[in-house]
Amino acid sequence: MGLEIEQPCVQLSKIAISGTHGGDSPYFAGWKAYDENPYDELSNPSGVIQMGLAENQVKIAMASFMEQIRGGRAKFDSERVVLAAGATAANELLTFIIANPGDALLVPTPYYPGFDRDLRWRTGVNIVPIHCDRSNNFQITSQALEAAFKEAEAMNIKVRGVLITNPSNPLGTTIQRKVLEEILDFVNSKNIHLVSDEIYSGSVFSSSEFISVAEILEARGYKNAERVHIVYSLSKDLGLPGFRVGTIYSYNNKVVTTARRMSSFTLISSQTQQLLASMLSDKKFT
Ligand SMILES: C[S@@+](CC[C@H](N)C(=O)[O-])C[C@H]1O[C@@H](n2cnc3c(N)ncnc32)[C@H](O)[C@@H]1O
Repeated sequence: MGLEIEQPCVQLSKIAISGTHGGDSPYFAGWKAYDENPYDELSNPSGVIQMGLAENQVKIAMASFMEQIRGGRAKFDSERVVLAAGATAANELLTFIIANPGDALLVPTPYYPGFDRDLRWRTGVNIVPIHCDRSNNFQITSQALEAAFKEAEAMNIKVRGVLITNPSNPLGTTIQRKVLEEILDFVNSKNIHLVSDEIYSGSVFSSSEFISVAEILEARGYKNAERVHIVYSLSKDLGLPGFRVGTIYSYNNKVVTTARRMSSFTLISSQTQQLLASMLSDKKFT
């Protein structure tokens, strides 16, 4: 990967670490040959050409678009971009990777009601709410995080992560820097994951109104970044829900590999990828 990040110890699900994907079977020989020796016009002209994918161009264009909508304040490495058919698929895929059936994710209230399906239904994972209220404009507090964690523990449920939506759906508010710092400190102290659903990151009046967790990680020199994953999609910011283009951006190498393998079930067609690569590279359009 272009962006090297220390990978210490946050746990992944049984699916993520199981060997049953069959990556060593001859079926994957072609993919393996490409992964080990990818063609590059200048640096590796005798490498293997992957004829089935326009994916690399889209990943590069997506990483650059994600930087652009954050006002250039955070860097994105295209090798950490995994494409999936929309944010719905991306959120479910990540849940499969970080939690086992019966485990929980802590989610601040009020949240997008679709999460009750996306995060729970097929994964068997629970949502334990982090109760937020209007007295402080629904900001997430350390006390509310701790209380949700304790509530899960009291029910004998293992907490695997916190999932925030920033900017928030349904509130339309953004999370303050200080609060993001507290959430990061919380997930570090519990050794759990943080999923930041930033599907509305480009739908703010000015890019300075929104602070991405990516900016905080960069400021922290990517310490403990391996537990953080960003979900993004073009459905809202570019008004392209029917294109089914979502992405997982993970700072965890194993999550990137597993998500890429799992994304076979929710791929974006090559034709859509081709079109997107040219749309996103057109600076007048974006
Ligand atoms: C038609 S709905 C959901 C579409 C979804 N693909 C489905 O199959 O159910 C679209 C609305 O869901 C919400 N939504 C979808 N994905 C979201 C996400 N990842 N985070 C927050 N809100 C989301 C937004 O309110 C959006 O306007």
